[in-house]
Amino acid sequence: MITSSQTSRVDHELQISNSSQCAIDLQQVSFSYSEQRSILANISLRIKAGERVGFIGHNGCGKTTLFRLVCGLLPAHQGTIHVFGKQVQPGTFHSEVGLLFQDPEDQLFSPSVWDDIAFGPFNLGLSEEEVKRRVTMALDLTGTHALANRPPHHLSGGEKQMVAIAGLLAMKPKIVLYDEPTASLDLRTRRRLIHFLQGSRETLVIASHDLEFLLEVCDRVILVDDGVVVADGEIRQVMRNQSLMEAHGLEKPHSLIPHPHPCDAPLS
Ligand SMILES: Nc1ncnc2c1ncn2[C@@H]1O[C@H](COP(=O)(O)OP(=O)(O)OP(=O)(O)O)[C@@H](O)[C@H]1O
Repeated sequence: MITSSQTSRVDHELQISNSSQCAIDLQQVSFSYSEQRSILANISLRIKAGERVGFIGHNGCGKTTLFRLVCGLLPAHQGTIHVFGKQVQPGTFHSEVGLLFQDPEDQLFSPSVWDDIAFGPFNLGLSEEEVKRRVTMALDLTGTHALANRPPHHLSGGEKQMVAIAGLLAMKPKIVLYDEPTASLDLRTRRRLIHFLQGSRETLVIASHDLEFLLEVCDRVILVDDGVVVADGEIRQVMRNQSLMEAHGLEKPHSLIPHPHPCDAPLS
């Protein structure tokens, strides 16, 4: 039986294969925080508009660093980065790209959730009416209406995460970089985020150690180790490769391990 989520996945894959627009283009990008240790070395990759890409690798392999480079928060020491054909200038705000920080605390600072979500659109110089429309849309999409008047610092970790996502969506970025989006979510909120991302039309890059989550949302995965891309391909094909996953400090996801049907067990 074909489910509606499988149908929308096929539609989405067709849409991507027909798209020729490049959303993110990294050519020979290198970066290090100090002379002693290189974090990213000669990374080249292209992500098409509308793709949903998982970004995986062990702790400290450079996922967040790469996100900061794409947003222009850090300067590449070598190489070029383009988003939708425009070269990323470090220190300049690029409204096409939104980054969900690993720690939502880094993103929330206003007296109320409403003000926090409105902060970005106001700074884009939008009219009061448009800001109101965007905040309402972001609250709807993330299911956070009930939190609108609460101070962000009184929220639980998962609530903060959803409000931080709402703040990002209110900016309507064409590319969204999610850094560990499920880290503090309970199962119901994680499921809501999966449904939301499955229906999303933006270009998504998601760094996560939650491989089952990535399997549900992404079509492609990029595996990084020692500052280089060691695998880039269809997500199931890459993650099914147990020796590859283990060689880079990861495990094959449980859902990709074939489980014998109980009826196949030999009769004793
Ligand atoms: N500001 C900084 N100064 C010096 N070193 C840093 C800085 N930020 C990160 N690093 C180091 O760079 C390396 C890459 O860090 P990064 O946060 O990009 O990894 P990550 O893949 O996102 O890790 P995780 O999966 O744990 O979130 C790590 O060894 C980290 O300690």
